[in-house]
Amino acid sequence: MIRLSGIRKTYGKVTALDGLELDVREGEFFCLLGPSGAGKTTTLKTIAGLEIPDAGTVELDGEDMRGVEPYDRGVAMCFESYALYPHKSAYDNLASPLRSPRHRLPADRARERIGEVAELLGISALLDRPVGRLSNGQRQRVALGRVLVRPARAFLLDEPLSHLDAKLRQQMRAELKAIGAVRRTTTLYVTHDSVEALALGDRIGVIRDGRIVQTGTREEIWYRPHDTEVARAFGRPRINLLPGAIAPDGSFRSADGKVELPMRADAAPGTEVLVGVRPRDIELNGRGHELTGTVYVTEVLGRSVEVTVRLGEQHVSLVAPRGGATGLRPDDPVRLSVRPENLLLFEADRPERPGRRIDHD
Ligand SMILES: Nc1ncnc2c1ncn2[C@@H]1O[C@H](COP(=O)(O)OP(=O)(O)OP(=O)(O)O)[C@@H](O)[C@H]1O
Repeated sequence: MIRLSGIRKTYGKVTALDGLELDVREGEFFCLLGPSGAGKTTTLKTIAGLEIPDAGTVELDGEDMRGVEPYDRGVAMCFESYALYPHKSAYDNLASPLRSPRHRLPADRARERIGEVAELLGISALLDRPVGRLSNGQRQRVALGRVLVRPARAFLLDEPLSHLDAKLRQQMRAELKAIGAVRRTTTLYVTHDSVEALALGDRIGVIRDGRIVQTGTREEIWYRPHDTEVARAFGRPRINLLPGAIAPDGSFRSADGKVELPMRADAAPGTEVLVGVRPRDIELNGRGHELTGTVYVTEVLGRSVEVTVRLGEQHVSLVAPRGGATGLRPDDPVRLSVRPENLLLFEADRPERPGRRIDHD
């Protein structure tokens, strides 16, 4: 269990963490997702004891870590910029954590454990090679192996798959998840890739400007995003956000008056809002609210097609199965439909903060 409360950390004038609150449950695989500079690495370093916060507390398994040295915290951390011994073999790099007095294992147990981890990471055939002669992706796997090889109270992983190509990333994602499931060690996994967070996280924490904006399961984050920025962070193509206002009867009316969506918004008439709908939730000629527009552009994405449609002055994109969208040409009239349960409503974005989600029926 990892608990951070009210963590503040500044570097000169830069506030890296600004009252961060985080709870990672025992045995959980928790993904911390955020853009560059949001404070992800600083969060991990604070847990590991490599940075001392200006304020706030770090607890591991209910124990306050104030004054506890990194080595005594029992967490294993893998940095994005990994420190390996380039002249030593991959095997020796994996074995070195097991030679430290704290984690020393009998030689045959160590060999067994290294074998297991190497197999999981697909590096068994590389164990005799010096790390300096491995590819970036192979080195990254050795670095990850060094973390996983020793028993720890928690694993802290900082973008551990960032140097791998797309195919290997996908394969390793599945393996990492299997490792978590098998070993049940609390894991805090940092990434700026929302696909990775959705694929791996039992829960996801979205971090921005040194604070956690939202914590939830992938369903909670996807269906009830806290604000427009969280909604934009998940899903490609991105969520459509149409500007408009709440009409006197609580329905949505777009700014150009061309789109009306019946709903009962939990907001005063006249409130400026954005209505959100994900491209995969818009159908061509389906059931639900109907919208008419004209085709702007189409782009084939493998087995599906992304169709961008002009609706009044706005564009919306939708993803349709290839069969249903072949033959569409620019300027063709199209009828779209959206199910009311797939509509999200947000306050309009403001310069000081992204629009928050508003409930509606
Ligand atoms: N040692 C340091 N000295 C000065 N500023 C720092 C230091 N470490 C981090 N910062 C600043 O603190 C903020 C948060 O940095 P952090 O590395 O935690 O972000 P991040 O979310 O991990 O980003 P990235 O994905 O780019 O690694 C940034 O503005 C960064 O420039």
